[in-house]
Amino acid sequence: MAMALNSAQSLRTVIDRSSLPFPAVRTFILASASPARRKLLAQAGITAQTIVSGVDESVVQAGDAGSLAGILAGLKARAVLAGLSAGGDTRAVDGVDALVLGCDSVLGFAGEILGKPESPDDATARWKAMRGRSAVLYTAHCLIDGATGEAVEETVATTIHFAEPSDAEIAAYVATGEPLDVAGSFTIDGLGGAFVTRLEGDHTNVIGLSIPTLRLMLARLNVPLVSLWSTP
Ligand SMILES: Nc1nc2c(ncn2[C@H]2C[C@H](O)[C@@H](COP(=O)(O)OP(=O)(O)OP(=O)(O)O)O2)c(=O)[nH]1
Repeated sequence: MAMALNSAQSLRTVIDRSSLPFPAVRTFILASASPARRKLLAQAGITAQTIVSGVDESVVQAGDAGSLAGILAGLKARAVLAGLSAGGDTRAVDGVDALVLGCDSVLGFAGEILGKPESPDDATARWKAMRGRSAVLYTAHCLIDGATGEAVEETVATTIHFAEPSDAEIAAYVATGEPLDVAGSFTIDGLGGAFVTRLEGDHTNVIGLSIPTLRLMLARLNVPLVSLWSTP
């Protein structure tokens, strides 16, 4: 018999989870201070606990943007897991070993590796160089199963095509402060979206965490993404 869904209920809340062939919901830890990543996980149905890794990104070097992001994502995830282990127990509050995800995003543009801008002047100079051109945003992901120590790593690239904002538009955008806190000095889901004409690839990857890729990484750890959907 089909159950009538009232407007407040989503399909998920009426499914009896015990009837699903999924393992118990695992605790999911996001090893990132990024509010954008946390929001992406929430929108994907995953209620993550946040533990900021504290990794000093400035001391890490690499030959290209994708490699740098990969090294940093791994350092962040492993630093958080080590912290949990150091506490004597990788179990999170519900007594189940946690899944830990570290991410890092950098922009590859004209042969340069660009993270967050150093200053408003840096953000301005970057925009004047990027406008009318394209760049590649790399987000690396390192997902570790705290129960087994098994790690899965993936780096995803999305090409961004920029519009041609005027000097006045760039000045107004930098003055908002938004470009100062994000890799590449732009967002696609905030004010910066006005200056991005086209993307080639996964848009969540640009924001900071590729949700379709996370689903495939979880599957490699035998954790169906849908098993993490939190019921309200
Ligand atoms: N909302 C939004 N945020 C973006 C976008 N592009 C990049 N970001 C943010 C996501 C990350 O918070 C930040 C990239 O810097 P990182 O990968 O180093 O992460 P963050 O320093 O924020 O935190 P973490 O190092 O992981 O603790 O830029 C975008 O299009 N939209």
